[in-house]
Amino acid sequence: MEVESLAREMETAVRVVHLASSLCVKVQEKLRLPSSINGNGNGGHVKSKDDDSPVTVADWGVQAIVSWVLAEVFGTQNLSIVAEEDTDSLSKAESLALLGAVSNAVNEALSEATKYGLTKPDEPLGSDDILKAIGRCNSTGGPKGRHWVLDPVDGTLGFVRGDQYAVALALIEDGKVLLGVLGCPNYPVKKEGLSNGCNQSGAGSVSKGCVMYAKRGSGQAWMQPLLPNGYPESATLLKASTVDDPVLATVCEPVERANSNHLFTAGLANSMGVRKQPMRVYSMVKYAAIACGDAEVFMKFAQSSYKEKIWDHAAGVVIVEEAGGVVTDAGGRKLNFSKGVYLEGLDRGIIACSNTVLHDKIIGAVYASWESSSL
Ligand SMILES: Nc1ncnc2c1ncn2[C@@H]1O[C@H](COP(=O)(O)OS(=O)(=O)O)[C@@H](OP(=O)(O)O)[C@H]1O
Ligand SMILES: [Mg+2]
Ligand SMILES: [Mg+2]
Ligand SMILES: [Mg+2]
Repeated sequence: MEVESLAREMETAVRVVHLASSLCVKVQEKLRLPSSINGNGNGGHVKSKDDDSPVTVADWGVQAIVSWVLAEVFGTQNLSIVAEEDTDSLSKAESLALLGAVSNAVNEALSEATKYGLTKPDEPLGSDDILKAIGRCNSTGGPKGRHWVLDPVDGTLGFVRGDQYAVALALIEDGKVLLGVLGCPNYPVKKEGLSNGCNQSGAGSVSKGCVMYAKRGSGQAWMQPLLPNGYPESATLLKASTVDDPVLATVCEPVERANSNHLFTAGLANSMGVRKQPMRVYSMVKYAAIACGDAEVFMKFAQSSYKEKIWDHAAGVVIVEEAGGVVTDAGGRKLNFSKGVYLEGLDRGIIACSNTVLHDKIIGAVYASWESSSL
């Protein structure tokens, strides 16, 4: 597959992530209103899934929008979308209000589609259209063919807490991630950085929100500002940090102890001479921080019974790699996106680094620390 032939896929993916991010911004604002404190006021709605993780109007709304736009642009015939959410709880009789809130959020966002260079529906989508769009994303991926991979809201916990989260869309073909797009609506972006790369030093005002994207093999990763009202004119090249001394490195990791072993990563960082406190941040924003030079390392060591899903990593991996970084499991092997929904065969954990020198040091430190750890 030639990289050039992905122009339409990339353009559609970037534009729909902008549109989807605008939906998230609005829903998160509603959630933060005092009357939404129980999660149900003003159309915010937070539900618990079977594993007790949260899901919101934004998760379903983004999945519906991305699915609807991809179907409009590429047709439904060979469209394969692997995504996190399903319609099980949304289609229950008692979920009418919830479905109505999703419907409102989706139609409000889609009414602005032309501002993002996308086609809007002739008339507002009905509940059935929305359930169909969400339900269509039930592919399980695999080793052959093209599959879109979507995490509509990654870091939903961060999202409901008014903190960081990401909209993550990737395209894999024959098990390889061809392109990735990350919408990071709350990510702080240095303004001077937007013209010269966001790792530029010096004090300056900070604006909020960006979309990052990269195409496999291009050697380039890009960032656009997230504008409140439409598609931006400009994009800036991203460059991962060249810092290879652990003493100077910023290490990021998941916020929740349940999602990554903080004790192990603290011991590992200590053994390498890392001095800075870990940057704990929700979602794939951790990959974004590496890609734009705000951090050097992202480590995640989940419990051994937990299987990582492809939508939690695909977009972030290609963006970090094209920005100059490297992502592997703790054994130093590339992540395998060809086995379906899960990253099968993952060796212990995930290590994303801004450069190979630092990455080699961390892999070495994992080997040294593992035996003495309690994992
Ligand atoms: N037990 C366990 N261990 C490891 N990972 C898990 C686990 N449970 C869930 N998940 C997945 O973690 C995704 C959120 O990752 P984060 O890095 O944002 O974690 S944290 O909230 O900052 O702790 C989260 O993504 P979202 O559901 O999209 O938010 C999950 O896919
Ligand atoms: Mg996720
Ligand atoms: Mg999610
Ligand atoms: Mg989730």
